[in-house]
Amino acid sequence: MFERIDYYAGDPILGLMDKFAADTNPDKVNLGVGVYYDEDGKMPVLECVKTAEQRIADPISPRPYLPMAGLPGHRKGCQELLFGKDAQILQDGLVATIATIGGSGALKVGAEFINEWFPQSKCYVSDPTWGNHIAIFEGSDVEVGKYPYYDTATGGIKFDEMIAFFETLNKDDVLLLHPCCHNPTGVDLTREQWDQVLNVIQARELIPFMDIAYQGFGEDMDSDAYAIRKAVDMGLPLFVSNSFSKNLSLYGERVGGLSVVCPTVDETERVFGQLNSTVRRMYSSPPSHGGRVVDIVMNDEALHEQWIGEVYAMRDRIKSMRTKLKSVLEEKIPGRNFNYLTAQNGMFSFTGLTPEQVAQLQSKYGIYMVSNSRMCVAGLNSSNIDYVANAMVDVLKD
Ligand SMILES: Cc1[nH+]cc(COP(=O)(O)O)c(/C=N/[C@@H](CC(=O)O)C(=O)O)c1O
Repeated sequence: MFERIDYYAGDPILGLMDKFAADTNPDKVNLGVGVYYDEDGKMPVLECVKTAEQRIADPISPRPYLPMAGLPGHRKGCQELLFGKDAQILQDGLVATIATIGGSGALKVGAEFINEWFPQSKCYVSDPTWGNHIAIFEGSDVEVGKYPYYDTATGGIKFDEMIAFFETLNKDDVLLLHPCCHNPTGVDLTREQWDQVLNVIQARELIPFMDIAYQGFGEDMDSDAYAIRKAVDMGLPLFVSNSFSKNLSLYGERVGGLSVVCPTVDETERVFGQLNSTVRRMYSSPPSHGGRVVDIVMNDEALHEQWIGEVYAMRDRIKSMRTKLKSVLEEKIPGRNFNYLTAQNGMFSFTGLTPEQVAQLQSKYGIYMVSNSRMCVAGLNSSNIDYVANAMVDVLKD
C-alpha cells in the first residue's frame, strides 16, 4: 500500500538536534539549530514570560477555540512590533494580521494565499536562504527561483547583480526578503541598499514578502524593522511574517504572525477574510497558550519594557561571543581574516568552512554546525568558546 512512498532524508537543520542529543561526547557543542542558549548553555525562560505564565495559570481558565485569526492582543502585538505603535496604517486599518503557528505557519499561510490569489506569481528567495523557505512555497505549488545574494568571494552581497536580477522580474512576482539578521549568512543590506531594493520593487510592481524571525537581535527592534517601515512609507503592498520563537524564547509554543499591508480598507477586509479562510482549511485556529503569553507580554507596558531589555541582553551576549571568537581565532591563526564574525548580524555566522570541515568538527569534536557552514553563535559561551576555537583551528589548518 505505502511501499511507493519515498523515505524522508530528514531536515538539514532540525535533524542536527537528534544527532546532537544522541552524541555521547561530553564536550559536544550545539551550534546548529537557530536557538538562543544563555551563558550556562541553557535555553532561557524570559522573566516577562514567567510572569505571563503565572497570570495564565492562576486562576486556571478553560481553553476554548481561538478565532481563526488568533487573539486580538496577539495580532495587535505583532502589528505594533513590526510597524510601530503609532503607525498611521494601523490607525487607518490598512493591515490584515493573523496570529500563526510560528513564523513557519505565517510563511505557509502566505504561500497558500499567493498560490490561490496570485497563481501566476513566482517567488524568489535569496541565494542562500533558510532552506524551509523553498520547501514551504514549493509545497504550496508556488514556483520558486533564487536571486543573487551572498558573495562567497567577498563575504558581502552581490548587490548590483541582485538589483539587475530584480529588474528582469514580472509584475506581482514575490521577493522573499530578510529585513535583518539574514539566515544563514548574517549579512544584511544597508539602509541605502534597502532604499534601492524598494525603489526597484516599486518600479517593477513586485510583491515584497519580508520574513523577520530575529527582530531585536540585530541592532534594535525599530532599526531591525527599517525595511518593513520604509516599504510602508513608500505605500508598497507588503507581506510580513514574524516569529516570536527566538525573541520570546517560545520555540515550542509556535507563536508568530502574518501581516499584509493593503492600499484600502476594503482590500484589507478582503485579504483578512481570505487569510481566515486559508487558516480554517489548514489548521482551523492557532494555539491558545502561546497566544496568551504573547498577548500579555506585548500589551502589558511593564512586561513589554522588561521583554525589550531581555531581548537586548540576548543580542548583546551573542555580539560578545562574536567578538571573543574573532579575537581568539585571530590569535591562533595570525594573518587569517575573521572579520566576518563581527561584520555579520544576528544569531548566525556564515563561517565559510567546507562541508568536509563541518563534518570533521562534528565527528572529531562533537561540534554541530549546519552543513552549509552556518554557525549559531548563540550556542557559544565562555566555557566552550576556546574548545570551539581550537577545533576550528584544527580543521582549518588542513
Ligand atoms: C528566517 C526564518 N524564518 C522563519 C523561521 C521559523 O521560525 P518558527 O517561528 O520557529 O516557525 C526560522 C527558523 N529558523 C531556525 C529553526 C528552524 O530551522 O526551524 C533555524 O534556522 O535554525 C527562520 O530562521
